[in-house]
Amino acid sequence: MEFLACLLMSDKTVIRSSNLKGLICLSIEDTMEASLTKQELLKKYFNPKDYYDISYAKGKGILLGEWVPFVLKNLHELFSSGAVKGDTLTDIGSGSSIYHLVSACRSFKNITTSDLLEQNLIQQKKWLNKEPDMLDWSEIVQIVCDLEGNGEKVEEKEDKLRRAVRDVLKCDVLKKNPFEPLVLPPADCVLCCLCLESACKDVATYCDTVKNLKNLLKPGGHIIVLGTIKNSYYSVKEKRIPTMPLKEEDIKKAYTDGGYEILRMESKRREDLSLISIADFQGFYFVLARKPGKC
Ligand SMILES: C[S@@+](CC[C@H](N)C(=O)[O-])C[C@H]1O[C@@H](n2cnc3c(N)ncnc32)[C@H](O)[C@@H]1O
Repeated sequence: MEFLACLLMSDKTVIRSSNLKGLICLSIEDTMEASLTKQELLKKYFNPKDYYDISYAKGKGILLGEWVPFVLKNLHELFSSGAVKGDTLTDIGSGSSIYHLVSACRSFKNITTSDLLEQNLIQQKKWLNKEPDMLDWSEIVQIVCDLEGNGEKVEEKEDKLRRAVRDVLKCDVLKKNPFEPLVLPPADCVLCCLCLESACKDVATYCDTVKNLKNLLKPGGHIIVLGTIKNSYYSVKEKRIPTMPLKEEDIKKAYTDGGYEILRMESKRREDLSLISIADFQGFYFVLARKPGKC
């Protein structure tokens, strides 16, 4: 007969068995880990430098092969077309990254970056202040300079972006007012890259969050969201951070039901599955949508 045995063998080890044939050993630490919320896990394990090393570091970041070109191409085409422009852009869940803002600083002179984690805000500020231990984004900035093709140098481009970023703020995208206690003036554009699947626990939360982000936009303002499809984890060093596996069919519904007009949607299947143990996404998506009303 099946029964659950849970024996405390020492102050360090718990042995659990769902039947007597197989025993699973869990340390007290493992058991405590399992009870951490997603935000507690992020706070504990999201080291900005480790995330950068595994994802974007020169010559080895796993996102350099397909994700980065997908993001840079879509954002370059969008911003250089002049279809999305204005004064203010709010970037949600920036992490310690700036690669996704390089094209945007042509169209927006007033950019706010934000994140849940203090350690990411600190790392963002290091890059903005050109501190010696800042992260090196020059290889990716060079790609944007090449796409724009106007001879601008990497250093000039980086300085232009530094001048455009006016604020680096703490935010929790899951809150009704993500910037509480601050109330930000509505922006012309909200950008969100690889954050919503990390923040939201399920599709319903994703839909509610997308809808709520309308409050950060002016009427007629644009939201641009780029993320991963069917991604259940990504790794920061040896730790797996859980994410919400979003299906392609959920995306359109989220923005339509959220009260936006979808202007463009793109998706792309992941081709290189060799590093699936680091992050198991199956593809990427890009959504451009507009909040109804006149600017
Ligand atoms: C996979 S990283 C992406 C970082 C960056 N946007 C990029 O494209 O490299 C996910 C980011 O979402 C942030 N995040 C997770 N939950 C959040 C929340 N509730 N509110 C705001 N940011 C959150 C994390 O701190 C982390 O920086």
